[in-house]
Amino acid sequence: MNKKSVKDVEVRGKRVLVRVDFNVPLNEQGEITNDKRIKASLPTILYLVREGARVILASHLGRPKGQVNPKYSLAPVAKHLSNLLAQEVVFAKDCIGDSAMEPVSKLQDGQVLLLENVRFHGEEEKNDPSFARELAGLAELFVNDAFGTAHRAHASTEGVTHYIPAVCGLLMQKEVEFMGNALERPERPFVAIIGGAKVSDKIGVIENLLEKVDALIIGGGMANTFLKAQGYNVGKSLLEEEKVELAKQLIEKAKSKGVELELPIDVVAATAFQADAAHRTVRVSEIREEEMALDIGAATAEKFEACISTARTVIWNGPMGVFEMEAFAKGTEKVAQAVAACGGITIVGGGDSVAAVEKMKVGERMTHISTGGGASLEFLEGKILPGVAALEEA
Ligand SMILES: Nc1ncnc2c1ncn2[C@@H]1O[C@H](COP(=O)(O)OP(=O)(O)O)[C@@H](O)[C@H]1O
Ligand SMILES: O=C(OP(=O)(O)O)[C@H](O)COP(=O)(O)O
Repeated sequence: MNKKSVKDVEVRGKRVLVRVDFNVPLNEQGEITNDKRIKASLPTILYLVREGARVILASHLGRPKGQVNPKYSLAPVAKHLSNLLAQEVVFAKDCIGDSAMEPVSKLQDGQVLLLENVRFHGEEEKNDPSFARELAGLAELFVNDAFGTAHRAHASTEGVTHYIPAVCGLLMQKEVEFMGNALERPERPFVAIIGGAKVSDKIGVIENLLEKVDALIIGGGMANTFLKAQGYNVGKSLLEEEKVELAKQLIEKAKSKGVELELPIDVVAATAFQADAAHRTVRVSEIREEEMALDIGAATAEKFEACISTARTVIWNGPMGVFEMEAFAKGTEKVAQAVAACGGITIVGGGDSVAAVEKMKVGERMTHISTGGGASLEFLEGKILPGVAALEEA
């Protein structure tokens, strides 16, 4: 990546505003149920602490729509981070004004402070310049480490870069390098696996990937629209009727580009969208009117596994079936195992795909698991992420 990183600038004794993505899931009691995103930001925070910077962390949590809402307070995150760092994390009750300025002015070299949720101010998502200037006014340097929010042009991701020097953090650098290298300089064969529920969500991704990959595997609910485009009856399966024409065009595009397009040849068909629904594995030509395809079948999984086993680079986004239900999790499980075993560079993005990989306990065997769902999709679509674009060139 040709952006300056936190390691390219002097940070000792400086107040450094670090945008992190601490948008973590909380339960009813306000406890953090998955701290992966917090842990992923530790390399940058620890680097700054060790280098003697005064670290001011900013993040959003949830979508409080510009209102102060205790449900979305970052206070529990400050406590958790303090445990992870084994040092005090000062919590500021607001991200601007005296409640922020005062504790920031007291920070010593190597100390860490977390500002309250930036989305408690409507100006954040509007990328309001005076709000951005106030935030920037807290610090002398800006570090963006929030890959998960890099697709948003908000005050704390883009606006602040107009007022103080702005560089990328170590997580941001890692995310962009892994995915950028895979897309631009892949070791071949390069195989992309796209699944999940909706074609419409991932059209841009498929179109962009068809320009780059050697093989494209399509599974999950979105495969039904392609099966329909191939002339099969998909019964009551999830289908985007208005995208069937587009699916036909994508099948043609794959042909003309010489990309091997792998679609299901059999599916697990059920009579209801339920964990205990009666189900059977059938060829795609045999799906009955009253059935819905909820997973890829064993023959398809085998075909997908064979394709994945040859890959030197794999990008995976979206599960192969309704993996949340045991009866329809096998396809995703087999694909996860095949990706983990392929021996190439393997990159997983997307909230549900990451959840699936964790559920299958193969996360450790992947080269890179992205912390961004929406951000990684936009990256794979070939879009410029505003939070990255705004950072200084190296
Ligand atoms: N055949 C299917 N029919 C209906 N839903 C499906 C099917 N296959 C997968 N899904 C659902 O797709 C959802 C994930 O889709 P998506 O949000 O696109 O993935 P990701 O978060 O990885 O990008 C899961 O909740 C899964 O149950
Ligand atoms: O969790 C996030 O996105 P993701 O669920 O797409 O990974 C990011 O923190 C961005 O949050 P937003 O989609 O409310 O802007």
